[in-house]
Amino acid sequence: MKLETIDYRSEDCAKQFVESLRETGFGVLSNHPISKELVETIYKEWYEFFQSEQKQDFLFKPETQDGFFPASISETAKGHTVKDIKEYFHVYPWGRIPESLKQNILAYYKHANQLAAELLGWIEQYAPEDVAKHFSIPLPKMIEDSQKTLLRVLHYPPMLGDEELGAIRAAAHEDINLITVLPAANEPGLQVQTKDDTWIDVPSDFGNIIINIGDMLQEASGGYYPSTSHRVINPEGTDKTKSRISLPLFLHPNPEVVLSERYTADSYLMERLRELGVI
Ligand SMILES: O=C(O)CCC(=O)C(=O)O
Ligand SMILES: [Fe+2]
Repeated sequence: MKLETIDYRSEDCAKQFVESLRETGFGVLSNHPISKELVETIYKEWYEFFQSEQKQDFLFKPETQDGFFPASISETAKGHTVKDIKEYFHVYPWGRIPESLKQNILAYYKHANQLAAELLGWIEQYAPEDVAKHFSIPLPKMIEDSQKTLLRVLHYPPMLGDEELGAIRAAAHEDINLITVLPAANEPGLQVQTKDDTWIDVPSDFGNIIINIGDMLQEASGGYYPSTSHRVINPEGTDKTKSRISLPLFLHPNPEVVLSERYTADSYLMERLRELGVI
C-alpha cells in the first residue's frame, strides 16, 4: 500500500483527497496554494531560533501552553513511557512569539487556516448524508476564528547517540484535534500505520502538504473518518547529524462546538489533556 499524492489543481482533487482520508486517515496534496518560499523561510528562521539561547526567554506557561517546550519536558505519547526526542514552540496568535519571527509565522497561520477551512468543506461535501447530518454545525464553521487552533513549530535535534533507549523522534500517536495541516518537513521520517498494521512512509517531497484526521473528527463522524496512528522515526547514516523541522497546524474547534452526543470540543480536549497528564 502506498499513499498517493493528489494534485490540488486536478478536477477531481476534492473527491480523491477525501477518499484517501477515508482509506488511510491521511491525504497528501501537491500544487496547493500555500507558499513554499514562506515555509522554507520559516524552517530557516526557526532553526536559528532553536539554536539560540533566546528560546529560554520564551519558556511555556503551564496555564496557557504557549511558548517554548524544551526537550527535557517534551511529550510522552499516550501509552508510552519514553519521551520523544524533540523540542517545540507553541504558536497562538494571542500568545508570545519572538518579535522578529512574528510576521511570517502569523502569515502562515492565516493561510493554513484558510486552506483547512476549504478542506473541511470537501470533507463535509463528500461525507454520506447519514454521517453529515450529525455534524452540529458545518465543519468549516467549527474552526472559524478559533483561539484554540495551535501551530506547533517542531525541532528534532541531530541524533547524538546518548538518547534514551527506545526513544524516537515522535512515538506512535493520534492527533486529538479535528484535522492537522502539515507541510512536508525538511527531512523524511513521518510514517502512518495502515489497516493491516504495517507502517508506510508519508511522501515527504518538499512542497507537499499533508493532512490527517484527528480524534475529534473521528468522534464527530461516528468513526467514518479514521484518526490513524503516525510517528516520526529516527534518521540513519549521515542523516543522523541533521536537524528536522516541521510545522503541524492542529485545527481545534471553538470550545463550545458540539462534537457528538458525548462531547463538546472543550470536554473532549480536557479529557485527553488529563489523560496525558498535561493538566
Ligand atoms: O513532525 C512531523 O512530521 C509530525 C509531527 C506530529 O505528528 C505531531 O506533532 O503531532
Ligand atoms: Fe501527530
